[in-house]
Amino acid sequence: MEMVLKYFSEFTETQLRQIALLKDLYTDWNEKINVISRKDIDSLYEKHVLHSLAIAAAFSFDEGTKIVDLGCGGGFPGIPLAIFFPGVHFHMVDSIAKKLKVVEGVAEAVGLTNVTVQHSRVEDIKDKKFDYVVSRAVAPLQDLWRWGKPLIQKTNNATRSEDAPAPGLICLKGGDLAKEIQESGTKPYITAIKDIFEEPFFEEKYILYVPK
Ligand SMILES: C[S@@+](CC[C@H](N)C(=O)[O-])C[C@H]1O[C@@H](n2cnc3c(N)ncnc32)[C@H](O)[C@@H]1O
Repeated sequence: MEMVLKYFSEFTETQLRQIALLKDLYTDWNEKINVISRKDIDSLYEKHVLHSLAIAAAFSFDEGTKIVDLGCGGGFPGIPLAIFFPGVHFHMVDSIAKKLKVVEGVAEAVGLTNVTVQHSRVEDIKDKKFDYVVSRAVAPLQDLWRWGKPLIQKTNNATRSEDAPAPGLICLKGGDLAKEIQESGTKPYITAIKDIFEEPFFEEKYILYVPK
């Protein structure tokens, strides 16, 4: 928890309470439904919460924005981002129903009203559009872009604040990405998370942003 507060200092009382609750909630849920590697639960705030919030450190979203988290698993990056951006809606999608029980359980317990869930393969969603797609550890960039691009709606640039990025895909990835980027046929903007957070865990971690 301190690690999160080291980088983000403007949380409200509600947000602080919500973040503090995550440890016990994920510890309990993870015993019933495995959504986080057991050895990682002690580093929940670094490897999952802070990692997810790298997106909040790099991007700002307007109130009322709609975001879909593709392959959200137990809720990353969407749950920490939904706490950070209470005025933004997060639609959490996963093909494994039981993982969404964890997302719903955590969202309800911390009192998030800006989170919905959908049990589906992302490529089967045909009836919804979003401003942004976020994703972590789900599929190669080529697949994320193929699935995500049709879900991103065109928005009026004039109504978007200057700080908000153009609609697009924002994903968290690690390691050597050269081949994956080349195969994707996209030209993502890349942010090295080690330039945001100093912990060694973020050494080879990146945020990739592909505007539509
Ligand atoms: C390694 S887990 C990552 C979960 C979460 N994003 C995280 O970082 O903790 C990958 C997740 O993507 C989901 N997934 C993979 N392909 C999918 C698809 N085509 N549609 C929906 N979910 C998918 C899996 O069910 C799994 O929960």
